[in-house]
Amino acid sequence: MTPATTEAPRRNTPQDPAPTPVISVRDLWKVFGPKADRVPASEELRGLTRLELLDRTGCTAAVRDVSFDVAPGEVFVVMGLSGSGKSTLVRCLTRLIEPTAGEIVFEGEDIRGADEKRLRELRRSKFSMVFQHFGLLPHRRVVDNVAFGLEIRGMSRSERTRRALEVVELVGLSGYENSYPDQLSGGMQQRVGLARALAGDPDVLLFDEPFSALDPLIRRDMQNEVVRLHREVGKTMVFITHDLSEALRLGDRILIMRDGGTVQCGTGDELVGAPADDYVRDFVRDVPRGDVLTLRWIMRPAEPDDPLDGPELGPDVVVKEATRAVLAADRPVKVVENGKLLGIVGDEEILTIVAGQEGDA
Ligand SMILES: Nc1ncnc2c1ncn2[C@@H]1O[C@H](COP(=O)(O)OP(=O)(O)OP(=O)(O)O)[C@@H](O)[C@H]1O
Repeated sequence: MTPATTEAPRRNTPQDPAPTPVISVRDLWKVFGPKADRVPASEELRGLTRLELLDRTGCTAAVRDVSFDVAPGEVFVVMGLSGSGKSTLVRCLTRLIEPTAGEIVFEGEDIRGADEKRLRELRRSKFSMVFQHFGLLPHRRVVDNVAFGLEIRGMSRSERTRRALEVVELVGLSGYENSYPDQLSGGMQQRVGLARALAGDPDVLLFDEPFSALDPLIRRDMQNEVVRLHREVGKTMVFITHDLSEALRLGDRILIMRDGGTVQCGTGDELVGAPADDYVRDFVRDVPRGDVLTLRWIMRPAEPDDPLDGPELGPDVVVKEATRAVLAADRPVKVVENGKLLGIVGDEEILTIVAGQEGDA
């Protein structure tokens, strides 16, 4: 599918208009194995598949030649099947895993050039990580678990307790401040993990499959929680998942990885509307298209005999949200941006998408 416009489809994401990225990654490689450095340096070895490379050199290219930018306030999702390189990629960002080649710039600073002391500072104050396994200290109450990072930073007891109570409330755990982790459900423990990550007021939150151990309903709750927190605190987030619906729910943009490389990076509607290859097409096949595609994807140019006195909607309205208005109007809906008519949408365009959805179900 191509968008019904010559311009690339765009949503009003936080990177609009493009500000300086918080994180900028260029040509990043992480190769595990003997003499790993030679792999990104050799045109020939770079071109091998993961299996061929392993065969020839004994090395695994966990991340191969990945580049992307994360904008301030963006939720950037890294998605892929098990073994595609997601965790390695995200750990390379803070050099928890040492990259083999490439560039990582964080707020203008070359991360690969940072010494150990600077890295510790950055990890303590600028980044926070939330893992699948919460890593809570069992003998500490919720409030003390949340305050733990602040204690390490040397914050006074009264100040860190005040801050911890603030974020405990923010993540919806008021009333449980004095509980111990084993008195809490999995979802609540993950809220403590979230609160702990937020306590230090980092610039970037990194999530490594934080909800994959939770049952589906709690998982959905936690996803909503992340959306709400993001709205309230506006932090830049990098979120790893292997679950497409989670990626679509949370991500402003999604990077799809396969065998260490990038298959496609784009907004949810770009992945669903214009999958880069069969791999992505397969991934998004069951996504209800009306939930993701926007009017920009389904509008058609106005013909001379089309009535142009119908209602107006913006191009970034999701089809599902426009369905009622389009079907109720006895004139095609005009898709208008900044006063300019981009196209029109009538019952037919809407029904094609909705019917397609029913066909897929
Ligand atoms: N320390 C290591 N030594 C050798 N190979 C490794 C190492 N860590 C990861 N790998 C390999 O790198 C590849 C990517 O692993 P990674 O854990 O980043 O993938 P992932 O997408 O996060 O997978 P999962 O969803 O299962 O966590 C895999 O083939 C893995 O076996």
